Amino acid sequence: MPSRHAADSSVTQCATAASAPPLSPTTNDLLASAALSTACPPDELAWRQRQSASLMSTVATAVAGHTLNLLEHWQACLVLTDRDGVVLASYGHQRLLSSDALLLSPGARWREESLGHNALAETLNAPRANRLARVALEDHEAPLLKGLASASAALLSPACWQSGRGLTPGACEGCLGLICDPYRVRQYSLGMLSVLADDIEQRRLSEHFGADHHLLRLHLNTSQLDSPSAALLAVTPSGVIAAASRRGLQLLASQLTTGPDDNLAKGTNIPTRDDVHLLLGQPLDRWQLDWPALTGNHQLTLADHPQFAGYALRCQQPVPRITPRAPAARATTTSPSLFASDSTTAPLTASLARLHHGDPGWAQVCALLQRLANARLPLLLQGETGVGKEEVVKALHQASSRAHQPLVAINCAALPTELVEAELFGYRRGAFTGADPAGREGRLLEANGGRLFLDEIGDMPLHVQARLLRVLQEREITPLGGGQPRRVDFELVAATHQPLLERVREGSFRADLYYRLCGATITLPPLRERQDIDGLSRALLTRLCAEQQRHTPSLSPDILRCLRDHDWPGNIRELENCLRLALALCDGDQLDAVHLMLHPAQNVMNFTAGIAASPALRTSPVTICPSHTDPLSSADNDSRVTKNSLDDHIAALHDLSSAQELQIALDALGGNVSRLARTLGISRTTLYKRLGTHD
Ligand SMILES: Nc1ncnc2c1ncn2[C@@H]1O[C@H](COP(=O)(O)OP(=O)(O)OP(=O)(O)O)[C@@H](O)[C@H]1O
Repeated sequence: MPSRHAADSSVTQCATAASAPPLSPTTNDLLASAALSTACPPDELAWRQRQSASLMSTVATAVAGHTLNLLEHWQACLVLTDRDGVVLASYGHQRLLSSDALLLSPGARWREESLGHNALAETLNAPRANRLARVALEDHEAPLLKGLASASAALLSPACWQSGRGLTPGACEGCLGLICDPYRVRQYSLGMLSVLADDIEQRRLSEHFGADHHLLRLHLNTSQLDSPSAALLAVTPSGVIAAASRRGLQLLASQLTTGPDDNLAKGTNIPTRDDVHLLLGQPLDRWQLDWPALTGNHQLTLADHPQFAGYALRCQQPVPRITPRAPAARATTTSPSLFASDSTTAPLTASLARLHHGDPGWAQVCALLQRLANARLPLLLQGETGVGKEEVVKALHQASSRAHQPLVAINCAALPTELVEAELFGYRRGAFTGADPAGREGRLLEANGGRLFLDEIGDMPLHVQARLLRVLQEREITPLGGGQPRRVDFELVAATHQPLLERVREGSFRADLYYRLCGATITLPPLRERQDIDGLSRALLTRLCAEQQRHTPSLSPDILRCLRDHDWPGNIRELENCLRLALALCDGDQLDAVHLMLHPAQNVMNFTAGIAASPALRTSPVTICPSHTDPLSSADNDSRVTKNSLDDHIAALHDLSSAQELQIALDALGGNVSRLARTLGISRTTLYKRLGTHD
């Protein structure tokens, strides 16, 4: 039977070496092969990660920053499992992650039947009784865990009460496990996990209730009101306690004059279901807290209160959640928790305001970017090609305090593989044959003091990922060929159109780098899901006409309807090209539907599939010509632009070998480099080279 930790009755110190039966080699072998054979198959893992997506997002936000630094310093690794003990995500020290990848990677199972005795299994068996657990190195049964200690903390969802629905007791949502060298970490591991679990549980409560409840924080120390050790209560507008964090429940229980038993009143345990009935769904005046007086105050000290004397109290009004627009078939995945803020009211700086044309989803993105502009948090932008990731980075940079420092953009897909390290990290003279004799500073160093934008990060080769990770961890760059490391300080934004988490699962993108990059992840909505196509088109048109120094024509209702109806596989880039072409075809004061040459995505696919299928066409000359049908003279054109197929506008295929013609083909595909590369059967890098763009 586990013995109780002295400082906290909910802490479990597991059996010692003396009491643990020695394992025979056969048992060890069995456990090792069990760990191998029971790892979750990819489909099941993807399903589990979807089920726990919101928990994963909260944990990733809580872990980013200080905890990651601590893990690196301790050379420890943190895993998040679901309630069945399957690892959903891991964070932390690279050495552990690579050498013990089997156990620490998403999909590994930590229940006792898979991995033998360990702290996570201990907690998951009885999450309330063993909220915190620790297992010493000698007590691990799995050979893969020999030499390492494990510690764990249960993540409990808040118990809550809802009018008409009664009480939902808090359930175990998952478990945090710390795997470490016991001589480095020792007693700190449980303290760190306990604080982190409190922090995550508080965040979960705020996410669930902050939109329509008042959030009340209580602490004896005013400066700790925002810390994980504060008691947090969610209160309905009429003053009834709807939910409480673990510490909140303990505080309520300890100050209740009648009710829960002595054990609970001491505030040492997690209240049982029966106890929680006495605490939640109760009006605050049961604790002699005058609700109307509290709501009018932002923060106060309860100096003479009979039960909470000396407590500081802060009351936060409900903050309506900015819910991303109803997801269409291809929904965006921006974490709702990131939007659960008062970002709606923050005024936008000019650079961000310029990107906003009236779409509610985009308004949320801008508001969030405004908040994060100076948050010193690595940002990961996800979104289809052409949705405006690069534009967003430029606007973010201008909105930040580093606006006058360099913004260095690197397209990871366009770097030649053999030169990528030299390009990024620089080299000393004579580092390799053909190098500049004077040596060269890398692009990363150019970003010093400013912001580094790594576009198409999903295309970064694995060996470069390892090197980049080291730079991000140590904030030092050592050029190829050796030499003095140089310190660097830059803000980091990465972007990709690829589902990066899937790449992590496949093993082609490093999990540790992924978590370094995604301090916050923002998914930009595709154009077809935006409601501001009219405003965006007008803004693009104004810009194009200014560039061409010509009068800006108006947009007829017909053309606007067509623009709204189109699917926009190439997103804003495609819209821009389409308007550019319409302008070229229009001499009057109004752009009309007849000036459009839109192509349904299906036809573009057909065209490109045709090229791919025909080896002759890959090598024979290709020219993309204007349509046979002059849109200006077509009397029966009914303005339904989707009738036009790309084939109508491509008279002959000649040669895709010249950069100019490749560019035309690329424009016809809405700038979708991946699709054109796939079509031609060449890599993106080769395509970029042939296009003549190396950055
Ligand atoms: N909000 C906006 N307002 C006006 N133009 C925009 C906006 N966002 C993007 N654009 C234009 O759309 C085009 C594509 O934008 P951008 O290059 O930022 O997309 P991207 O998502 O980075 O594409 P890729 O993934 O292919 O690199 C650019 O020409 C840009 O000027």
